[in-house]
Parts: sequence; structure tokens; C-alpha cells
Amino acid sequence: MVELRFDGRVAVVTGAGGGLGKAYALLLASRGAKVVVNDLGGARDGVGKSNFADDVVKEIRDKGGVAVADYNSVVEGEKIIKTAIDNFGRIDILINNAGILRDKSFLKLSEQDWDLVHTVHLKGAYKTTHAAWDYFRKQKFGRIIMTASNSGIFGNFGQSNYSAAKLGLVGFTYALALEGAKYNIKVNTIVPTAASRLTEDILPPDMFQAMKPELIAPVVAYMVHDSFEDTAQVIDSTLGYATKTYFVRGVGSPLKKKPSDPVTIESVQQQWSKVVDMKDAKHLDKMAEVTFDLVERLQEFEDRAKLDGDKNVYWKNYSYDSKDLCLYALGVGASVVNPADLKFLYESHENFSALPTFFILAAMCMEAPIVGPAMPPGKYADFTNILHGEQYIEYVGDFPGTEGTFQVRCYVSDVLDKGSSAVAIVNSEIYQDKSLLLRTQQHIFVVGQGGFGGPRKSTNAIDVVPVPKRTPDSVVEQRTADDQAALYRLSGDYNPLHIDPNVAVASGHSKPILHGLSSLGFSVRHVLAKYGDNNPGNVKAVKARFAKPVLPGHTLVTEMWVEGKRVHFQTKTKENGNVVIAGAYVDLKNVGSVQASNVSSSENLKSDGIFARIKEEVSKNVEKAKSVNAVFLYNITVNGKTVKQWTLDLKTPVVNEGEPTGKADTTITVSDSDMVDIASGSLNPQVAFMKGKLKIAGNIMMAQKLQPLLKSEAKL
Ligand SMILES: CCCCCCC[C@@H](O)CC(=O)SCCNC(=O)CCNC(=O)[C@H](O)C(C)(C)COP(=O)(O)OP(=O)(O)OC[C@H]1O[C@@H](n2cnc3c(N)ncnc32)[C@H](O)[C@@H]1OP(=O)(O)O
Repeated sequence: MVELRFDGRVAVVTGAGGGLGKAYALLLASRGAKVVVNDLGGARDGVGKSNFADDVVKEIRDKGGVAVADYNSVVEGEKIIKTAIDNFGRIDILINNAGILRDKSFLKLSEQDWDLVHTVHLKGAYKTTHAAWDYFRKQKFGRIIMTASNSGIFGNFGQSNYSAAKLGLVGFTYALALEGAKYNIKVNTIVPTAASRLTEDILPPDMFQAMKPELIAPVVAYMVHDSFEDTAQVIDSTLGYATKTYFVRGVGSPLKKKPSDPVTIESVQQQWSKVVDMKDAKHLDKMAEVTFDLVERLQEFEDRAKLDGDKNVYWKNYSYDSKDLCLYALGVGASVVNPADLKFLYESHENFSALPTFFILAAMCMEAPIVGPAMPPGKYADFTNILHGEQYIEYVGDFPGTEGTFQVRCYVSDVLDKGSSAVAIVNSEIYQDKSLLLRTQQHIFVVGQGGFGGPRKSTNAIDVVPVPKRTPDSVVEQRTADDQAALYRLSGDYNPLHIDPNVAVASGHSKPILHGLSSLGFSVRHVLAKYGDNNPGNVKAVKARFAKPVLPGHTLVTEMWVEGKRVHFQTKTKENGNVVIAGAYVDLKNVGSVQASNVSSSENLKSDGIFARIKEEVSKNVEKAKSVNAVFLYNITVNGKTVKQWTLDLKTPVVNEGEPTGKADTTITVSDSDMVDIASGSLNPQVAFMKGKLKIAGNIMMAQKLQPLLKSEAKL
């Protein structure tokens, strides 16, 4: 590593007779800088005089460095700079470090205490800096350090004078950094916490020992080096640790509901929680950015008011990233066991993508009090009486990317009176940079809150569509995990109904129930894999009704019917035969290459192209032989080359995939032409079996155990 040196540079360090200033002076001198060691020699309160500076100069010279002492007060800063010019002919680095304390509780603080502290810290820094400024401008080089304090940034009891002066230096830094920018003058602030004359009887002794100024000096030295490009940085450092500190600004809020409303004390009170909400706070670099930000927000306020009219609308921002997508995918049953799911679980996958139902999360607006206030007089809605009744999502714009921020608009369009219960229709629109990407609609079923004489139907409602009466074209089963709800809730729906046994029982359930949206996520994954080429961008719309609760651990059976580009589906729970998702559909842009067939699939969905379909078939056939207690290995060969290996455990029976080992109980041979036939949809795997295009051969053990089972189907 190249040693950072200061040869040819002249540095002034104020208050360098001891503590931090001394450490700075010694370090800079040891790296080649000529140093003016300034110190008035006063005690902590500024009273008295001693020759600390001489001792430091001696120490520097003894080590072969170059330094002169200076005893002027920073209030006469020009004299200190003159010492540098007279002795070394230039000034390059100015470290404003000198300071005093006059700590008193505010009641006892005299005007003199106030003035003295301000004079030394603020005016002193002004005086030295002002005297050096013109040299810096002319030579187009200058490095300035101000010394602030956490007392200024956070306030400190008994230090009102000091806190005020120290924060003043931060503002001074920011302004000078702007003025010095085009002259290569970098102005930065150190916020040190160190053992020094100022802190020696304030800090506990062991801490005092550990807080060596020598641990901060390298930070300051780096910040005044030629190579240091940053400016307007406020760096907090102690105990060999450093961090940047800065102001952030909240999103804030207009102080009224509508642009035409007046601003009143009461309207301020109403908006106050938004005024002080720092959730999406950010740092702004320039005053101009603050103005720009404000103008943008006011414009947005006007635009939204036009869009919203009289509706009681809730707006929010929603941000997500790859971790959110992976967590959600797990919550709706995606698994690495299924290769087709990997693109939803692995952020470095070449086709990494959100599942289509993920974006419903953006529209949930669970934090907003919107359903409750929309209820008719005397009726209420809260987590104790609501159920997710129906869900719709429609993709209007391009399918969103794997991270982003949306602006979400939510409102209740209707509250329907269903007799004993009510249904609130919640519409959401999701925008990105002012373009509408998605629309959603939720029906929130409010148990026991009907009978208020309201309408039973609404033209705003997007209805479910009964599934066709014929046998389903495809069926996919998948067991939900016992922890499915515990996992899904981490995507943002913390309704205790899904985790807390007491809440579940109080709501009339035997135990916590699965989120409706988790079950929906499972089924839409099944549809997408089966008919949508597993491509989320292929989905135009999804609609579903949650007809009965699902318990975590239950097996979801998704039955599908293809009609044009609409895949109707309903979902049952295998354990009790209940239809849990009813009248549902996925509208696709294109129906995938695998056409409708009467194929039922294995317990785990393995729809990775043609291999998955064949695998499902094998699994299905062998499922009939559960009594056969054996594990089979299949080599899958295409044109003589073993491309995959499956393990089939008849007890499960689940087909697992692995790297070919060469050994196998049987070999399934698929020719290239079969693959083309099958993939293009002219043959489905079952037909392929029947026609004998798919040949099963292998060792005797396999043949004996498997052939009787396969014969009836495959007519080998
Ligand atoms: C803003 C932020 C909000 C956040 C909300 C989401 C938070 C989540 O944490 C909540 C959840 O995920 S809850 C879990 C998922 N949902 C469920 O499990 C509900 C399952 N459904 C049921 O139990 C019944 O359908 C049940 C109980 C809902 C209705 O059954 P019944 O009372 O027997 O109704 P029924 O007699 O069949 O019909 C009466 C009228 O209601 C309509 N209806 C029925 N089911 C509906 C449903 N699921 N959604 C909407 N409307 C429904 C019927 O059509 C009928 O009306 P009409 O006579 O006009 O046709």
C-alpha cells in the first residue's frame, strides 16, 4: 500500500498543545508536513497560559520533523495563518480544533459563558478560515477541518452554549464546501469523542484511557490529504471507528386533505403523524433539491386530488426487492425441489422473476384504516371479523421488474349488504412513475356486519366465473407445509388469525388458517407452470373466491380447465374435499405449448418441460404399487446419452432428480423426434406411452416390478 505523505504541505493545527490537536500535529509532521502548532495554553475554560505548544514542537523536531509554535488566540486567526506564511511561505491545511467548555445548566449560564464559547469555537474557526481562504483560492488547493461534537448534533444537558456553537460549525462546513468547490478547497467536519483536556474528568477513567486521540488522528489526516476528494462530510470517529453522520428529511405531508381546504391549526394536528413520519426519509444534498422535492410533492398532491375527487383514498409507496420475491415464492410453495421454481427463488437465476401474484402484496394497504371507516353507522370491521373473500389482479402495463417502488392508491368503492354479513370492495391501482401497471380488487368479507339495508350487488364488483362442468383438463396437487402461514406472513400480512391459536379459536376456527393469498399463490403457480410456459409476464389477470378456509399442512388440489386463453380453476383440499378456491380463472396472453390432457400429476409439481411431464406419468403409474417397497433409479437417455437421473421411492412416491450416476434400475429412452412431437403438443406423454413411443427397458428387477404396472397403461 502506498504511504500517504504530506511533503511540501504546510498545516496549521489550532489547539495543538495536547489531546487531539497534538495527535494531528505529530502525525502530519511524521508524514512530511510542516506544522504550525498553535495553542494559547489555556485551561479547559480558556483561563491561564502555558507552553504546551513548545513541548509539541520539540517532540516533532526531535523526531526530525519541521514545526513552529504559535501562541495566538484563534480569535486573532489571521495571526496564526501569518505564522505559517512567515515561517513556511504557504498554508495548505487548516485544522480548526481549538475549543473550550463553559458547561452550566441553562438557568445558570451567563451571557459571558455563551459568548466565550461561541467566540472560540465559531468565531475562531471563522477567523482562521477567513485568513487562509484567499491563499487556498489562489493556489487552487485547500483542506479544512472543522471540529463539531455529538453535543451539537444530539444536544447535551448543561452544554447549551457548546451544543449551539458546535452545530453552527456543521452549517459552516456545508456552506464553505459549496463556495470552495471550484477551487479544490475541501471542507469537512470531524465529530471526535476522545480523551483530551476537555474530557479528562468527564469520561469514566477506563473509557478515557481507551479513547486515544491517536485513533482519530489518521481519520483527520486522511481527510486533509491531497488524494481526499470528498467535501461537506461530517465524520464521527472514536475508538478506532468512523461513520458519516447527516441530516435526513421525511416525506412530510400537505397540511390539509384537499388542495382547496384551508390550513388550520386543526388540519395541522390531523396531518401531524405524517409530518413526523420518517419511514421513507432521505438525505438531500442541496437546498435546490429541497425546493424541487417540495414542488414535486405539492404537484403530486394536486394530481392525486384531481384523480381522487370525493373518494376517501389512501396513497402509499411500496418498495420491494429480490429478497421479498424469494420470501414470497417460499410462502406460496415454490421449492428448489422443483427446478421450474428456481427462477422465483434465486436472484442470480438468468430468468429471475416475480411470481405474478406477488404484486397483490403492494395493493394490500393493510396498514391503512380504510375498511373500518367505510362501514355504515353502527357496523365495524377489524382483524377480529374480516376474512379475505375474493381477489382480482389485472396487469395493465409491462410486467414489473425484480425490484422497484410503486405508488399505490386504495379505496373502498362499495360496502355490500349480504344479509348477516357485509362485503367491502377495496380497489387498488399500482403506479410506477405515473404509469398504471396493475389494478386489483379485494372483497373483504366482514362477518356478522350485514343487515344495514345496503345494496346486495354492485356493478363495480369483478365477479367469479363458475368452472366448466366437464372433468378438469389437468389436476395438480401440492401439500402446504405445516409452517406455511408462519412463512407467508413474513411477506407482510401479520394478521394474527394465521398464527395465534387463541385468535383463531376466537374467530371460530379450530386453529390458525392459511392466508387466502398463500393458497391462491400455490394455485396460480400450478396454472402458470401447466399452461403459461411458467412465464409470469404471460398472465393478464387472475380472479378467485376464497370459499372455505385452508389449514396449513393441507394438500391443495388445483383443477384446471382450458377455454381459449382463459384457464378456469378451482382448488380443493384433499383431506376433506372442500372447494377452497372457487370460480377462479387466470387469463393468459398465450396458452403454453403443453395442451390440455387428462394427465394428473405427482404430489410435487415438476413441470420442467417434457421431462417433468414424463416424470409425472411415471410417478402416477408407480403410485399404484405403493405396496412395492423399493427405490428405483431411472436413467433418462436421449439419443443414447444419459441426461438426467430420477430416483423414485415407491413409499412416497415422489420423483427426485439428480446428476446421472451411470447406474440405474431402468432406462427411459426418448428419441429426438419424440421430444419434438411431445413438445409441440401433438402428443401428450400419456399418448406417447400408449403408442409405445416412449420405451421402457432395463434390468430384470425393474422390469418385473414395474412392467405389470406400466403394461396396462403403456402397452409395452
Ligand atoms: C384492507 C386490508 C384488508 C386485508 C384483508 C386480508 C387479511 C387476511 O389476513 C385475511 C385472510 O387471508 S382470511 C383467509 C382466507 N379467506 C378465507 O379463508 C375465507 C373462506 N371463505 C369462507 O369461509 C366463506 O366463504 C365465508 C365465511 C366468507 C362466507 O360464507 P357464508 O357466510 O356461508 O356465505 P354464503 O351464505 O355462501 O353467501 C352469502 C353471500 O356472501 C357471498 N359470499 C360468499 N362467500 C364469499 C366470499 N368468499 N367473498 C365474497 N363474497 C362471498 C355470497 O355470494 C352471498 O352473496 P349473494 O347472495 O349476493 O350471492
